[in-house]
Amino acid sequence: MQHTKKPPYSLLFIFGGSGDLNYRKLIPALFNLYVDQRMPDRFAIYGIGRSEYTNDRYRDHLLKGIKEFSRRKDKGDGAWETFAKNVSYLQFDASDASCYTQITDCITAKEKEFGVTPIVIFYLAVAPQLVPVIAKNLQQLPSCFQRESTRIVVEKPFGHDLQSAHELNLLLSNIFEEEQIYRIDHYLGKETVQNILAFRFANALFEPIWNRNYIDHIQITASETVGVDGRGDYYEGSGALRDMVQNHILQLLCMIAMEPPLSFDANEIRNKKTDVLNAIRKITRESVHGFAVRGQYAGGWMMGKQVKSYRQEDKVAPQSGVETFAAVKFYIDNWRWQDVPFYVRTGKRMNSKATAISVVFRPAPVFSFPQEAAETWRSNRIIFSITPEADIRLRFQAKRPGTAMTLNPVNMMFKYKDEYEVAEPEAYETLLLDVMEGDATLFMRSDQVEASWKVIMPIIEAWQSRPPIDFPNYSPGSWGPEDSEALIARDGHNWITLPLAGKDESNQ
Ligand SMILES: NC(=O)C1=CN([C@@H]2O[C@H](COP(=O)(O)OP(=O)(O)OC[C@H]3O[C@@H](n4cnc5c(N)ncnc54)[C@H](OP(=O)(O)O)[C@@H]3O)[C@@H](O)[C@H]2O)C=CC1
Ligand SMILES: O=C1O[C@H](COP(=O)(O)O)[C@@H](O)[C@H](O)[C@H]1O
Repeated sequence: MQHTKKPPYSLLFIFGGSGDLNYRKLIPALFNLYVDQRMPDRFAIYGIGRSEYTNDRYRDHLLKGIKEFSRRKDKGDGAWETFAKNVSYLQFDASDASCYTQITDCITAKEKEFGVTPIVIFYLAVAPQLVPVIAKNLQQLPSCFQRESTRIVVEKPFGHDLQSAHELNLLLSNIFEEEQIYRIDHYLGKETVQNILAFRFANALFEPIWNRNYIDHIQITASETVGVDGRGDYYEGSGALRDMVQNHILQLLCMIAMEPPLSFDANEIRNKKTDVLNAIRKITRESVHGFAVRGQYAGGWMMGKQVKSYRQEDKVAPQSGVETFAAVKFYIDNWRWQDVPFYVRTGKRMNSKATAISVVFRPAPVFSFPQEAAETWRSNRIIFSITPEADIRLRFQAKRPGTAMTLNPVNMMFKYKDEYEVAEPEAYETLLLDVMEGDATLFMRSDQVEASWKVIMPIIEAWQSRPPIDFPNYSPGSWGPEDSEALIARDGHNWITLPLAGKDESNQ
């Protein structure tokens, strides 16, 4: 997390080099670091996949991603060309052990060229089913055993369910030391997410009211406008629960709900988060329908464009029962949170791209204003907006100017953009630097991963045993299926509309 100097010479082997994650996030992040002079003085990046690319075609393909997704873009100043000289493509099937000599050859050549042993990073940006075979094949490479200089990064979801996550942890621990394993969850690299800890534990103001006595409920939304686009292959084996809830959303929930850490030691923070996961009330298979809602998007019109239904996407089964939307109500059984509901929801092809955590406080115990003042009366709340804007806002009641006493909710805002001149780094920039520098603070420990699988397994099992009968059940551009509104309305609440408008959200 502390980035003051350049990382050591590094080689990055990216399995999934022809995939979406590499295209949209990893290469743009590495290029941003390069432009900001944060990459090592010597480095090489190798994308690995079965698709056919020459090095030149591969670089052209990645450049399109830079133009669309990098915050540094390609300014035509030659930065891309010099960066791209360090990027190559290795075409092979990662399940074929005999192909891994290509990796050894690259390492040997670069060691000679650099004159030192570089850090070797194996980044597994592939579906979880492929991770075990890659790890076993890597085990055959002599370089894997150089404890100091070799690291493996495993993308989420880590495993496919509790059992496979457990087996994968065992397998990896037989091949690598724990400090060589980086289980990545890129939400932990986002600035606003890290700032939750600063907000809660560096201010004496909020912590005294951060509990069941003052907080009514908490909402976490991670909505996306994109569909699964070219990722049908991966998504059919995943679904929204595994893709977003098991990892990103439960991590956000942990940051909001954890007890104060005694220090910022990586293990101390992980311990406190694991305590939260272990305290989440078990949803029984029989009660899942009262706590969880699933959905799948239909085809239709969205933002002036016609879009396919999920079932019409590439590599998706025509009768697929995979959910592209999930909403769940959790409870945390401990002294701080007993009986406070945590409502979470995520989905593709929804109304807006927005990620936010809303902490909604209990209403004032007595309303001493005249009734007519109460027209826009709402509870206080604190909202951590992660996307599209990174900000934190405290919402409270104020008197509207005028002769009458009318109450009106207003915001106190902290906006990253206004406060700091420096651009916010992308999550993957922070995390990739951490891997090169060998800092695992923002990565997941094995027990954390297994604890979060335990939380969602009953939902997965219940949904598997009862195929959905109403899919597709939400229109593109909507806020998901109607049952999602009902889930929260049953408790007398409603989802806060996102993304939040600049200053005025007087309708809410
Ligand atoms: N996309 C995103 O925004 C994010 C994705 N992730 C995670 O990253 C992982 C990958 O996701 P994503 O990139 O979207 O998926 P994609 O389906 O786009 O990419 C999958 C990649 O795996 C490669 N692959 C599959 N089988 C083999 C094989 N036998 N040998 C070699 N390569 C193979 C494919 O290459 P080829 O077909 O050429 O062989 C492709 O490069 C997932 O675990 C996902 O959860 C995490 C955060 C964000
Ligand atoms: O991990 C994933 O995250 C992305 C959303 O990430 P964000 O940083 O853009 O919010 C999601 O699209 C993808 O399906 C999932 O695998």
